[in-house]
Amino acid sequence: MSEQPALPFPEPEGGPVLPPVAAEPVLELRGVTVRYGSVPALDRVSLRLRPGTVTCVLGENGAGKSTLVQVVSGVRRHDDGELLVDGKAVRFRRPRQARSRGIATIWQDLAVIPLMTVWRNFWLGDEPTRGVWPLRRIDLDVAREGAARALARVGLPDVNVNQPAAALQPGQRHSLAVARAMHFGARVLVVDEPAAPLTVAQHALVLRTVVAARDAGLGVLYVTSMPGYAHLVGDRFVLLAGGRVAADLTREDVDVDGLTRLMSGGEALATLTAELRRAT
Ligand SMILES: Nc1ncnc2c1ncn2[C@@H]1O[C@H](COP(=O)(O)OP(=O)(O)OP(=O)(O)O)[C@@H](O)[C@H]1O
Repeated sequence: MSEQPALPFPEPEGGPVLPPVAAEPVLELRGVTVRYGSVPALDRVSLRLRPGTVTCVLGENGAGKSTLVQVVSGVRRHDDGELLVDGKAVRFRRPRQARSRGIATIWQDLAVIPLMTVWRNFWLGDEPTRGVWPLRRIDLDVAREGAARALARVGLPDVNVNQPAAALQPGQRHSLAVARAMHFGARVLVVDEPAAPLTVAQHALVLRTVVAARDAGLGVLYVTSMPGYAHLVGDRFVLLAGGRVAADLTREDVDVDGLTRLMSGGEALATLTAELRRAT
């Protein structure tokens, strides 16, 4: 893993616990193609995601980012190529299959149950209990403390877990979803950046969760159209344009200005790459 830059916020509580970076990818795409009719939305896309690292997937509107998220999270099956989890080829038929392999996706339009408290939204039916049936009941103290601790772990230490989830800002809802995914054992975190404009403070919350997940040893796929934010947390940058990988770069290869320039010229770069492929 490359050296991380200074972040515009403090590290998560307790400081980073950097795991040894495993050599084997937890998630890999090999030549994945998805077609809508005859038009490929993803065209032979390959990438590798190792535990404890952040790969940012960047691209303009229509580049294929959402389709990529759908494939790795089991919403859509790929037509060609291979999707591998822990080195084994998988073909998810439904999102539950992806979740059971440890792939947690935080969707753009993520939902909470607004009138339920934050802590109940955290546990959602898996609350810790005490006593034995028929006197078994939710252990309120453990449930509240557990939710608060998990939220602090992703960089949200001061949230009142007894308030209704409706009171949470979009960035805080994102933190809640990531805290939940990490608590319940996710190994890959797929962050589909919210489409709604976020304030800098809200964006900082999203970036904190990315860093917290990375430091806990998850492989993070951070899908965004904002190179500035991506460069703050990414180890690797995969630029999609017209469904193809137009560039696959490490932090050593590109600075934030270069990444921004590449994004604006991504379509032209993809066309050029395709021409070169044809010519060889
Ligand atoms: N259901 C669909 N039917 C037909 N074409 C589709 C469908 N969904 C996406 N596409 C096309 O596939 C391509 C990739 O779309 P995709 O939504 O994955 O891109 P994106 O990078 O996520 O864009 P955005 O940021 O606007 O969501 C686009 O050309 C899009 O028009």
